[in-house]
Amino acid sequence: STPENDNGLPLPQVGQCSWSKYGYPMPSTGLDVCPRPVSDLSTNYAPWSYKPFCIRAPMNATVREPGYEGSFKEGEEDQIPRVSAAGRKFCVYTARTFRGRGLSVISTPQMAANLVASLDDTRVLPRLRDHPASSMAKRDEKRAAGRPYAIKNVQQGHGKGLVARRRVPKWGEALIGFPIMMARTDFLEALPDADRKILEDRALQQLPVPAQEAIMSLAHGGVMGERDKDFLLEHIFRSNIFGIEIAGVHHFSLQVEGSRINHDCRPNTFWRYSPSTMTHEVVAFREISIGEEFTHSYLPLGLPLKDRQESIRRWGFTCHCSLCMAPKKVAFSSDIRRTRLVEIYTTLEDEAYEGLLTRDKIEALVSEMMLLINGEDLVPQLCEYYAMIARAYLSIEEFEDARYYAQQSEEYWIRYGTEEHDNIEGVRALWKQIDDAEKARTKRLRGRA
Ligand SMILES: C[S@@+](CC[C@H](N)C(=O)[O-])C[C@H]1O[C@@H](n2cnc3c(N)ncnc32)[C@H](O)[C@@H]1O
Repeated sequence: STPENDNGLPLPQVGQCSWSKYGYPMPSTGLDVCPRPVSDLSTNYAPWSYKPFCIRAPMNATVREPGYEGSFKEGEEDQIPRVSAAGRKFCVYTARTFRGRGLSVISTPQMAANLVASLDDTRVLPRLRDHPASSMAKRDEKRAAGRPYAIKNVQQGHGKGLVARRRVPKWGEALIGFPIMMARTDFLEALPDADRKILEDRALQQLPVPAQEAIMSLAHGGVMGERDKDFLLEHIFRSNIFGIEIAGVHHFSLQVEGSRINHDCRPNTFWRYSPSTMTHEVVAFREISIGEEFTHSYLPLGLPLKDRQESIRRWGFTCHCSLCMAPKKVAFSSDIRRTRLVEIYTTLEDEAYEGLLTRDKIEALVSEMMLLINGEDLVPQLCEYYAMIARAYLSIEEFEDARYYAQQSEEYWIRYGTEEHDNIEGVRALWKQIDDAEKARTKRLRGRA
């Protein structure tokens, strides 16, 4: 079996690098060493286009504890645990030719080292590179003609949006894009205003002019105060970012075309991100017809109206999607279904823990769950719900069913999140739990015999 570190994660193997969560494959440049973290002190900073420019966080700098970077409830900011970021070095890295457009990254040297292998354009599969939906294929006119989306003014108050130029089948790609700017999320808290501005201006100016223009064209939407004008890039980040992880550390990523997709609480597309190629795919949940707007959810799926409204306010706007604008009766019955779904999940979780489940009870809850999921268009949540059902069957030692649902959960994770999805550890842990429990039972039965 694979050796593990203290956190139960596999140790890097030969040919992998230690500063990635899962170990890192070798860069395809043929180097037989791991990419070195480079900073302003390095003389050789290839493959980056410029010598990194770095600023250290002050000694009193604190940032949110990892895991709390994303969401928090209004007025609860004080309760978020913080950790020191004293002296953390943030640098600007730019790869001017990345995917034909350019990429600037504001992050720490180790995180930037994790990106080195994925900078290589030849890593992008031809299926994604040459797809008419791909921003890499944009210079080929024939492909541009087959592009599934157009950026257009959409409904009043929503600004621009992405609209289907042709039918997109279920699971078809609406858009394939790459980041243009990335930043380690905690840099926003660790550095004082003046230092952030220096890094942000530099990250922008080091990009080719068309990339700079593409970014600045995103300064839309939301209310722009005086401060936003001074920190235009941060204003853009706030209304356009997409959260990703680099080696398990939270970053945000700006993607030019993808940023035009408006929010809907019942979206018709979802995002799939591959860290090893830095590819963002926007994939259709269902068939989308010509002229229909592509939408995705900026929030976790499945929240009831009040929670959605509260969360979307943090994005600086009020949601006008059809579910939020629906008559009270419709919104109310949707909320009832969503609340019941969470209740079922919690019942399975609690009763599995307490050993209270029976096969009949699990089956009844699962069939109710499936009706609710389909009724509310929450199919992607099956990644997690299937894993919960697997754990429920595990709790009554029904290993065959547990494996069936673990398998389903894994397939959904891959379908909705690629082979490199965020829950690789969760899936591994579930399989191990099932194997261990079965072995324990066999041993127990042998002991009795
Ligand atoms: C990531 S951008 C989407 C693209 C944007 N419409 C544009 O013109 O570039 C997010 C902004 O779009 C608008 N928006 C997106 N979804 C919306 C919705 N469901 N209801 C109202 N406004 C929305 C808001 O102004 C929000 O700040």
